[in-house]
Amino acid sequence: MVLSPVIGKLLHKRVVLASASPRRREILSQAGLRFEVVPSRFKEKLDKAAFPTPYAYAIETAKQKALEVASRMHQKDLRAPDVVIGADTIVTIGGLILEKPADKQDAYRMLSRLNGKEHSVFTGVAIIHCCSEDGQLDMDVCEFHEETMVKFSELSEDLLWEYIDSGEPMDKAGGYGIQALGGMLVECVRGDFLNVVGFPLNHFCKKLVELYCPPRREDVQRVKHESIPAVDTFEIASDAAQGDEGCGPSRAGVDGHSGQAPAGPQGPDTNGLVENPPPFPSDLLDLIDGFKASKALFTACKLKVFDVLKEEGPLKAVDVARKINASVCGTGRLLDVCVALGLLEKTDTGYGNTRLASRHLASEGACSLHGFVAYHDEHAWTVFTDLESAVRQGPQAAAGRPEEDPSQSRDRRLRFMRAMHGLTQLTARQVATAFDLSRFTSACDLGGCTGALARELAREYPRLKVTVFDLPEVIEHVSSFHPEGWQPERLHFVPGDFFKDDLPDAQLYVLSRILHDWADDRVHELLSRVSRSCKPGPFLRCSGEADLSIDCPAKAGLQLLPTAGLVLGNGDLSEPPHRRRETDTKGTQWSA
Ligand SMILES: O=c1[nH]cc([C@@H]2O[C@H](COP(=O)(O)OP(=O)(O)OP(=O)(O)O)[C@@H](O)[C@H]2O)c(=O)[nH]1
Repeated sequence: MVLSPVIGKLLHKRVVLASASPRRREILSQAGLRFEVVPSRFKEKLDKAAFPTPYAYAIETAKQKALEVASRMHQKDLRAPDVVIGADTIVTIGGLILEKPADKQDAYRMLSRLNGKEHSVFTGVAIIHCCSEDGQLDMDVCEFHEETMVKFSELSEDLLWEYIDSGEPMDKAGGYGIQALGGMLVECVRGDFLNVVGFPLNHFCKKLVELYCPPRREDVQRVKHESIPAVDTFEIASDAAQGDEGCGPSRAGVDGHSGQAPAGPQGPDTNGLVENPPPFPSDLLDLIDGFKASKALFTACKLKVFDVLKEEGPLKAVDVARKINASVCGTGRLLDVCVALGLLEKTDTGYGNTRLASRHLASEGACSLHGFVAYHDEHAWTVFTDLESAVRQGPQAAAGRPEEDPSQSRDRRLRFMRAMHGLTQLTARQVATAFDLSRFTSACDLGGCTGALARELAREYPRLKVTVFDLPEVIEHVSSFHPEGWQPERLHFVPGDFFKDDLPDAQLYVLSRILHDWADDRVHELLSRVSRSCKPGPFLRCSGEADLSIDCPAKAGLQLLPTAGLVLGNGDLSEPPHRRRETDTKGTQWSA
């Protein structure tokens, strides 16, 4: 989840976290921010005595950390990121600043000082907006700090040493980690907990509001005076503007916005009041740009970037380029886009897959969606390019109708099978367990492709025999999707065309991702055939043929849940209450 419009404002920017702290990284990624991690090489050795307050020291250190990364990246790539975030956490007690302990004795000194007392934890944060033009780097710094009070219990020497021996204190400010074992030392906390852990997320989000979401016109209360210039006073979601360091109102924000509402295109209005521009349409811009993200993902998949990195990552762009046989510059850019999309991670050692990418975007593996991605790239992309003619001429005339696709050619068919197999492997268990089908003994998966759903049904219901019914040219390739010698129990494949051939007998028919692809008259025809073939189930409620009108609820259900399977049976499908279930006039139950 992304807390739009706050964190979402940074989604299309190249954001870098200039920190080696795993805690900061976790806090920010859990908030939905997409960023690269480039740890700062700035040596934390500023003269503490030179600062008027402890937090001024933390802010300056945070700033120096971020500036070092921004200028290093600019020198290296001649392309600085858009935003660099630096942070520094310190503990203060009795006028002393405590940072990370140098060794166990140092940790002991720190923890003994904190024992039984209340102390302050400050995190200074710097958000740097970079802009490189003609080889010059311009940086605009926004900085703030947050304070949290933490009180330690009275702790015994033994406990302190036990804690120190756990090793936890060594990379933590003040020598403890409140989020882990160190939490046992703490009696109470006043203020932002995450600030103690290393990053004041709440204050950070308020800062983003201030920077990226200028107040709307209706939030601005105008004050007019005869003799002095008009003044805009406003309250925005953030109350953080008060008393903060850095972010002056005239400071330029990103997207050409200033932190304060700038004059509108018309300039001052006739009353001398400054016109606010309309809200920045960032969600709309995201929609306009969305196709680029899909295409970048498709391209990285096609070039096997995720396979290469799964096997050999982390790798530098130049090595990935060699392995995928592409240009270094193009590969570097594609990799950076994948980082921004949350598919890759970038560290000092190079690019690596995120867990998501290794699981779903590499071509091998039980959860791979590689085939599904390829199908979208090669087929759906083209079909959607033709959306305008589909709208003009009606969907029946559009390209990509099931009659033409995917069985036109062997390659296309295999591609389609790979796509469906990947997706079904991922969803089969949920579909199979969405209803309690344990009372049934026979089922037929119409258009069941490689049998991925049928296999799960047979596995889940030990009394159920499942028949997969699909075109002969599909059945012919099924074995290539399963391990050699695969002979599942209670599962068999029958070749045939569900519009022409007799349907296998069953108490239950499964139509998964079928109906949505056909015109109403064809759906009517197919459901009528199913209704005629359907054997009485164990809890027979109806006799005779269902009245399969075009607006049968089953079809409506599928339109609502296009990826779900449709199960038709003349018996009692006792599904969980939240599932859709409707009964037609003759008692046949339609559940999607
Ligand atoms: O309760 C906790 N208190 C503090 C921490 C962690 O302590 C460090 C603070 O060190 P610093 O701000 O200098 O950051 P570094 O880890 O050195 O990384 P940089 O590369 O950003 O300098 C920080 O990691 C906190 O998360 C804690 O975990 N719990």
